Amino acid sequence: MKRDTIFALSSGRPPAAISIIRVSGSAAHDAGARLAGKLPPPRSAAVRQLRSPASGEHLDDALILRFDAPVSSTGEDVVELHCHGGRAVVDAVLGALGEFEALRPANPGEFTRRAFEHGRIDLTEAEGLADLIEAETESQRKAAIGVAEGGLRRKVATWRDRLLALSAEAERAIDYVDEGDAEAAQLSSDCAALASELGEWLALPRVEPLKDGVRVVVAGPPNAGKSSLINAIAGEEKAIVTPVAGTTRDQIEVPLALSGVPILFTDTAGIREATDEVESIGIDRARKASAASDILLWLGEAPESPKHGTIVLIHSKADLADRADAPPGSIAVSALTGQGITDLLERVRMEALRMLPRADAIALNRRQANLIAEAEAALGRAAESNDPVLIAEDLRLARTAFDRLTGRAGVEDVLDALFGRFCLGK
Ligand SMILES: Nc1nc2c(ncn2[C@@H]2O[C@H](COP(=O)(O)OP(=O)(O)OP(=O)(O)O)[C@@H](O)[C@H]2O)c(=O)[nH]1
Ligand SMILES: [K+]
Ligand SMILES: [Mg+2]
Repeated sequence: MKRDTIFALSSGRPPAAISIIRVSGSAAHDAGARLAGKLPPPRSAAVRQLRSPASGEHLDDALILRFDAPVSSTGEDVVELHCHGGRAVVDAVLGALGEFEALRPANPGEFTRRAFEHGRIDLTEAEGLADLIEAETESQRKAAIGVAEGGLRRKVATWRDRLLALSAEAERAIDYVDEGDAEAAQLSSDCAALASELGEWLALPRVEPLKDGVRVVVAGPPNAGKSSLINAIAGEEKAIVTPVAGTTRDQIEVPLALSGVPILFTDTAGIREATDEVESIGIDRARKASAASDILLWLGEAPESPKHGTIVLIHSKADLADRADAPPGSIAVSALTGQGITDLLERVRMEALRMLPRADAIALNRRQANLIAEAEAALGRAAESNDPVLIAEDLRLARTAFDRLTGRAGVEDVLDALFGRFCLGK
C-alpha cells in the first residue's frame, strides 16, 4: 500500500506548552480514530485520550480537530492533535503514528505542497507563505501577508480573464478575415492597455530589497577611503584599511537597518588598471557589484561608466586641509572625524525607502516579475501586429506566462526549490 498519508510536528521544537501534530491523507481519519477513539464532527474539536494502537498504553490527553477533504488546509482528510508539548509526549505520539502501515513522516514543506497540488492555494500564495514564515521584520510581514492570502492570485485572475476575452476576439478575427478595421483597432488598443497595466506593476518596488536589503555599494578609485567609510558606518573594523592602494580585493558585506530600512552595504576593490591578477579579479567584481547596486556611493569625481539607478557622490577625507572644498552635489564626509556620516546615512535611507514596497502594496518577486514581463512583451507585440494569427499566438504566450505565474502550468522546476524553503511540518 502506498504510504501517502503524512504526519509531522507542525509547531515549534519541544518542550512547549502545547505541540500540534498534523496528519494529512486518505488514512488520516482512520489513524486518528485508532489513536483517539471517535473523532469529532468535521471542523470541530474534542478532548480525547490518546492510546498506542499496539499496546493500548495511555500516551496523552489531547485536543483533536478533524477536517474533511477537500475543505482542509491540504485539500485532504486532516487530523490535528494538540498534545502536551513535552519532548517525550511528542515522541510517543509521533512514534504511535509511525506504526501505522499507511503513514509516513512528512518531508519539509509537504503539507503546503499538497495544498498547492490540490488547488487550495496557488504558487503565488505558496511563495507568500514561505516569505511570511521567514519574515523577520514588520515590513516583510506586511508585504508577505497580502500575497499569501491571495492578493496576487486574484490580480492575475483578472488579467487572465481579460486575456481570454482578447484571445476569443483574435480567434474570431482569424475566422472572419473581412472583419472591420474598427474591431482590429479595438483589439490592438485592448492589448496595449493590458500591456501598460502590467508595465505599471513591473515598475513598482519588488520584494527582494525588503528581504535582502537595498544594495548600497561603496566604490571608487583606490585609497579613496572606501573601507574606512564602511568601517565608520558599521561602527567596527569590518574591512582592512591600509595606506596601500589596492588593499581591498574581496567584497565585504555589512547588513544594517537604518531606522527599520534594511540596507546591505558592500565595500569593493578600488577601480583602476590592475597591477596583478588577484587585484584585477577584485576590480572585475567591483564593477559588477556597482552595476548591480540599487544605490552607488561613489567616492570620487563622476563614476567611470554611466549607470542606471541612484548615484550619490561622496567627497571623502573632508578633514584634510587640501580636501576642504567639496564639489557641488557631493556629500563631504570624513571617516576620521565622523563629519557628514549622519547626513550620508539619512540620504541613503531616503533613497532606499523609495525602493521598498509600500506597506499595503503587493510586491512581486523576481520570478513573478520575469513572467509578468514575458506577458507584457507578448501583449506589446500583439498590440503592434495586424495579423490575427500572430496576435492569437502572442496572446497564447501571455497566457502561458500567467499560468506559470500561478502554477497552473510548467512549474516543476520551481516547486522543489520553493517547498524546500519550508520547515518540517508546514
Ligand atoms: N585623514 C583621513 N584619512 C583617511 C580617511 N579615510 C581613509 N583615510 C586613509 O586613507 C588611506 C586609504 O584608506 P582605505 O579605507 O583603505 O581606502 P580604500 O578606498 O578602501 O582603499 P583600497 O581598498 O585600497 O581601494 C588609509 O591610510 C586611511 O587611513 C579620512 O576620512 N580622513
Ligand atoms: K587602501
Ligand atoms: Mg578598501
